[in-house]
Amino acid sequence: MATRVRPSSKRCAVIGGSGFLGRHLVEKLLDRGYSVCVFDIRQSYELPGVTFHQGDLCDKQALLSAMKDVSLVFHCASPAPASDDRGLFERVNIQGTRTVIEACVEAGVQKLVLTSSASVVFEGTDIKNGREDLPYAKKPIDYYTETKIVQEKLVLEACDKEKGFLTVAIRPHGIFGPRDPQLVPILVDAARRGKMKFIIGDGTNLVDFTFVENVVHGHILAAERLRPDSPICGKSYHITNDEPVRFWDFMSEVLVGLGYAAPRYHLPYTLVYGLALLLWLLALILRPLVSFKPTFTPMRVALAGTHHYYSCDRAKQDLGYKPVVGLKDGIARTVQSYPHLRQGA
Ligand SMILES: NC(=O)C1=CN([C@@H]2O[C@H](COP(=O)(O)OP(=O)(O)OC[C@H]3O[C@@H](n4cnc5c(N)ncnc54)[C@H](OP(=O)(O)O)[C@@H]3O)[C@@H](O)[C@H]2O)C=CC1
Ligand SMILES: CC(C)CCC[C@@H](C)[C@H]1CC[C@H]2C3=C(CC[C@]12C)[C@@]1(C)CCC(=O)C[C@@H]1CC3
Repeated sequence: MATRVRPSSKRCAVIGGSGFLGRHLVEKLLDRGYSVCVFDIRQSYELPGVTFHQGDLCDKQALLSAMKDVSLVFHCASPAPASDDRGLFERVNIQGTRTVIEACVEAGVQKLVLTSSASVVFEGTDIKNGREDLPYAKKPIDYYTETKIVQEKLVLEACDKEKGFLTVAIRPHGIFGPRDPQLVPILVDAARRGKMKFIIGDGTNLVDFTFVENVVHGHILAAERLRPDSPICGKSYHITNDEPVRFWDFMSEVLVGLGYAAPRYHLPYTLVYGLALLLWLLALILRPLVSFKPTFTPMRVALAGTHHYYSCDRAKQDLGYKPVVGLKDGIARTVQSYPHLRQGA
């Protein structure tokens, strides 16, 4: 009788592996002796030991060919939050994730690790030391968050020990590090346009920022501990630097490190939030005629003016998680990696 060959536990696929987090994850997986298949809508680099499959994750046949002989899949693809495109978020994060799950099951993949987000519980008001049992946001602050919630539910509900298909979700917050296309570039762009003179609110709000290598570490721990008898099956885990910092101190340290002035003048939170909401509505109404993207979106203002930091206790207990790079070191390495974004460059 022909027996089905079990895929090697060291062969994995990274959906979204050309992106910021995905590429760091791929590099660490290679270091740890995995062979990696990247599935992404674009190919952004080449590395020995990595095979690339270019395609859309909504295309099941394309996914299936990337999942041949793969036992472990990381799903860290998403449209950028800044795109603010509801249709795109629904197609990729919801329909696409359904397709990813179907393809995994059909291909005989045993483990699926999703990159979710701590923002699935964020409604624009303070969260202090939030644990994973906080309810999902009832009024998500944007389409990105709305679809990340559905995505996480889909993946966790798909966990089925009987079928041998195990899932887990990692919820990072405010990822930063070399090659990040969002946080530092958006911040520097705002500074260059003279928009980073102001602190929104009193500037004392604490937030989690997470160095990318810590996020990668959390993903790999989760993948390697995901077994039918482990307590992590079908659960979500906050992964942060476990060092909440004042939002505006973090921004100032990055700005000053790159040669820009730190923000100094205070503006009331409600005023800026109201203006951001108005601008967002205006951009929506005028979209058929003119296209403009405000720097201060309601989401960014809420993130900049409220407390939102999360407990990693569950990850420490179940995954043995401990950040591998401290915040200060992470900021220094990040600043150093952006010579082209320095003042005057
Ligand atoms: N950055 C952060 O602070 C946080 C991020 N996350 C989550 O982490 C994950 C990774 O984020 P990050 O690395 O920052 O994002 P990136 O945009 O750098 O990476 C995502 C990758 O997915 C690709 N992609 C998008 N749509 C598709 C598609 N339909 N099919 C295949 N590939 C696609 C992107 O291509 P393209 O660039 O062409 O769109 C990109 O290469 C995401 O799930 C995000 O929600 C969670 C918390 C915080
Ligand atoms: C213009 C300034 C007020 C802010 C500049 C920095 C921001 C671009 C970033 C500060 C916090 C970041 C953040 C995310 C994106 C970039 C920031 C808004 C996420 C929305 C990315 C996706 C997530 O899942 C949650 C993140 C929270 C923090």
